[in-house]
Amino acid sequence: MKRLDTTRTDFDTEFRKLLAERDSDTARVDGPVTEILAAVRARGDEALCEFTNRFDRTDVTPDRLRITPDEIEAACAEVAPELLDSLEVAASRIESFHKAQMPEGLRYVDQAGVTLGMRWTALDSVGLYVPGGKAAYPSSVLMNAIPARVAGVKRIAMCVPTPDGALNPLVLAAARRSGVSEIYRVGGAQAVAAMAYGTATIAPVDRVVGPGNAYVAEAKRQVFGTVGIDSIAGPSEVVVIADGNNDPRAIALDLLAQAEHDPMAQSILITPDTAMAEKVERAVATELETLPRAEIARTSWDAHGAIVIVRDLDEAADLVNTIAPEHLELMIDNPAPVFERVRHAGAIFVGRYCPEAIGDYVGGPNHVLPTSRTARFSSGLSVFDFIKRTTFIEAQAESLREIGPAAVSLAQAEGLDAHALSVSVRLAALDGAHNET
Ligand SMILES: NC(=O)c1ccc[n+]([C@@H]2O[C@H](COP(=O)([O-])OP(=O)(O)OC[C@H]3O[C@@H](n4cnc5c(N)ncnc54)[C@H](O)[C@@H]3O)[C@@H](O)[C@H]2O)c1
Ligand SMILES: N[C@H](CO)Cc1c[nH]c[nH+]1
Ligand SMILES: [Zn+2]
Repeated sequence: MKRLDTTRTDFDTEFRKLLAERDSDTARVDGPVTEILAAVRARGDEALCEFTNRFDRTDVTPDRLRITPDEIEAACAEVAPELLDSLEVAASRIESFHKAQMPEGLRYVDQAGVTLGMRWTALDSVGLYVPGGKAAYPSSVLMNAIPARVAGVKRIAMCVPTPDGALNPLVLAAARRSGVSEIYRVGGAQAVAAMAYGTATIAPVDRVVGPGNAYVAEAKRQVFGTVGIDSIAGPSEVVVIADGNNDPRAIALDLLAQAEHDPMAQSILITPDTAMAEKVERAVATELETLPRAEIARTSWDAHGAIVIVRDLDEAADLVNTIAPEHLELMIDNPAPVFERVRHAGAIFVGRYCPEAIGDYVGGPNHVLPTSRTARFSSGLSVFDFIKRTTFIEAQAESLREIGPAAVSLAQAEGLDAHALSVSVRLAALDGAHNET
């Protein structure tokens, strides 16, 4: 963990180093990912099974890639009813929020009498990546699948790794709750390749979405163009802005909640209060004594964690805009001014009673969010990842007469004669018809 202080002369260098070191760690996997993608593209199911068996310690053959309806039913029957109730709380809140996002189309007639519009249509097919290497993520099934369903996508395929061959019952229950039944027991870059390029067993999709580790994130980056993707939702991150009025243990746990996801996760505390910084640092050390996933969390905290002392909260907000973190927590007395000043963050959690974990499960907004500073230009998963726009123009004779001549001039200026003529022949026909009457 790095201790930084904005009043020190070496702050800028150290701060840049903090971000760059982590970026280079996550980028290191590009070579292996390229090889995996090429192998699956060339050899289909055979390569898909080879990588799956190597990385997930399984014994999968092409005929067993797809999880059967019986396996889904049997797994769902194992889930405790109270857990199904919690799943339902999460699912219905996620569903309501995403239904509220669905946009209206656009249609109006302008002053030239031209009808202009834009309509939304759902994608035909999407591939959902649900992570599952170091932990199972039933919540990510809901976050991926519910927006796709709400948007009206017809075919939803899902890939999830099954380390050591173990199916996670709650993952399958979440899939059933979301209406997803085409599920494959594969993960990592090879799963992304299969969904993007297709294999004999897995038909290709139009867009691959969902979070995952550095291999999954890099694979999505590399298949972009062959298919659409959502954002680069890689190893988790949080920035917590905290003042002196917090329970240091609560803040420490917020930092460790992201650190426990992945050794490549990043947790940063920004505070103007030196005493709070010291208390949180001690609390992190104490919690790491007992957390079951301490090994992962400690690696993440030691390698990528930081505590930054700032002069004031304006400076904290400006640092957040440089980091553009996946998650931002505002654990401060008066969050409104910082909330307004922050422009780059995947999701913001406002107030001491709104820890990030609420957003992971039951808040309603999506927890599949951009990482590695891509929140500067991209957003979390939403219904907009499953629909697309088509614009339309409808013009009758009088409208063509009004706006057509300008098109003819511009086409001639571009040296595109067929363009110009396609308009002018119609204008001439209209003139002819007009002269005849
Ligand atoms: N940004 C978000 O919105 C968001 C949301 C949820 C989870 N996450 C992140 O998802 C990730 C889940 O990671 P995970 O590892 O538990 O599951 P995962 O499913 O993302 O990755 C597991 C797969 O990684 C591949 N893999 C592992 N080691 C490999 C190697 N050496 N070479 C090639 N491939 C290898 C394997 O194929 C394995 O099946 C975490 O980083 C977590 O922070 C992000
Ligand atoms: N914090 C993760 C997003 O980075 C999402 C998640 C799922 N389960 C728990 N957490
Ligand atoms: Zn989380």
